[in-house]
Amino acid sequence: MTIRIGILGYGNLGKGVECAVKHNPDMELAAVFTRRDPAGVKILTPGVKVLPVEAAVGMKDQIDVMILCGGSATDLPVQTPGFARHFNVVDSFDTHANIPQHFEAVDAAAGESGHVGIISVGWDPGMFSLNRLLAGAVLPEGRDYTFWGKGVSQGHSDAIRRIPGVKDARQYTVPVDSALASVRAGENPELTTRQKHTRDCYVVAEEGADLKRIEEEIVNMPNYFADYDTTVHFISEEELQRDHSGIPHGGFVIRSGHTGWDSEHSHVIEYSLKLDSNPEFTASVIVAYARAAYRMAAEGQKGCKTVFDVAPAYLSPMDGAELRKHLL
Ligand SMILES: NC(=O)C1=CN([C@@H]2O[C@H](COP(=O)(O)OP(=O)(O)OC[C@H]3O[C@@H](n4cnc5c(N)ncnc54)[C@H](OP(=O)(O)O)[C@@H]3O)[C@@H](O)[C@H]2O)C=CC1
Ligand SMILES: N[C@@H](C[C@H]1CC(C(=O)O)=NO1)C(=O)O
Repeated sequence: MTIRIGILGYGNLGKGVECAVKHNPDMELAAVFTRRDPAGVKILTPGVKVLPVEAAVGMKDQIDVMILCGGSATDLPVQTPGFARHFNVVDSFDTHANIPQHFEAVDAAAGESGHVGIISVGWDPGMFSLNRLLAGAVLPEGRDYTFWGKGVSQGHSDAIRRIPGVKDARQYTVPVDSALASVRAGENPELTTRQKHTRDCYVVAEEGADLKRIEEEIVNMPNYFADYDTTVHFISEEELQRDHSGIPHGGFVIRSGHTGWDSEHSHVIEYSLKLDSNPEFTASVIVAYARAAYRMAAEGQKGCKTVFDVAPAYLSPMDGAELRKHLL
């Protein structure tokens, strides 16, 4: 059975999903939907239509899973619950503080419509979340740390682009060397958010925009920048394209813990990612969870799920018998 995928929102992540579908033989791209004029949105998959977002519901019988590729700052809080009323959906919602309320909104919509909505899929939240859960369950007596970068956070870059007067932006997340060194030395330090990372923003402003206002909106932005030491550089469009065109990223989750009657034995669990393309990797994770959403819905499941609720077997294109050959 071929899983028919819809893409809603065609930015970095939407382009990544288009590419990821191509790498999954059990899937096909049914359509791409955009809020912009479709004539101005060029995709790479021959024979697939780009349609206005208003046309999506009319195609609900032709799409098994709609993948929502909008921005977490302002798009997904509206789009994911809205489209969960009509489709099985997957999103990458990553405004960490607001995930519980996003879950509730999607659960109400998907539960009522009988669809599956898997939210906050990607690498953080997503793969890193799973690894923090597993490490914490296995080593209850311990402490874990998450470090990102140096790399381009799509969520933070998107949040800056939503500020009036901003034409384009890239945000680099930079781990603080001394914090990294202390964790790696096994010192188990207590670190605040501000002590772990700094944020470096490169912004192309619209002609005549109030740069001071833009800088203040960035550095004071709750959930994204307010808890970090943040630097803002205003540059030209040419400089951005020349010096900041890539979207690499990565990071790691590390947990050190103890076992033994006197906690005499130490253990370290580490999971790391090195990503040439943050959007393409994130899209690859999302597409695997689209397979899970399709299968879970086919079993009659409904409502909102996170990566914690999805058994790993749902992600694989292999069936149970084939999968069991790969336990080792
Ligand atoms: N969980 C995780 O690990 C990760 C999560 N993410 C999340 O993915 C979200 C999307 O990131 P990303 O794809 O980089 O964001 P983009 O800014 O590239 O795209 C967001 C939306 O903006 C619109 N858009 C795109 N390009 C343009 C343009 N040139 N002019 C006007 N509108 C445009 C598109 O909607 P439309 O086509 O309708 O106009 C698109 O869906 C992030 O906000 C982040 O939260 C990202 C990486 C990892
Ligand atoms: N959600 C992030 C993925 C990781 C990277 C990150 C950060 O640099 O702050 N936090 O989580 C993204 O949008 O790229």
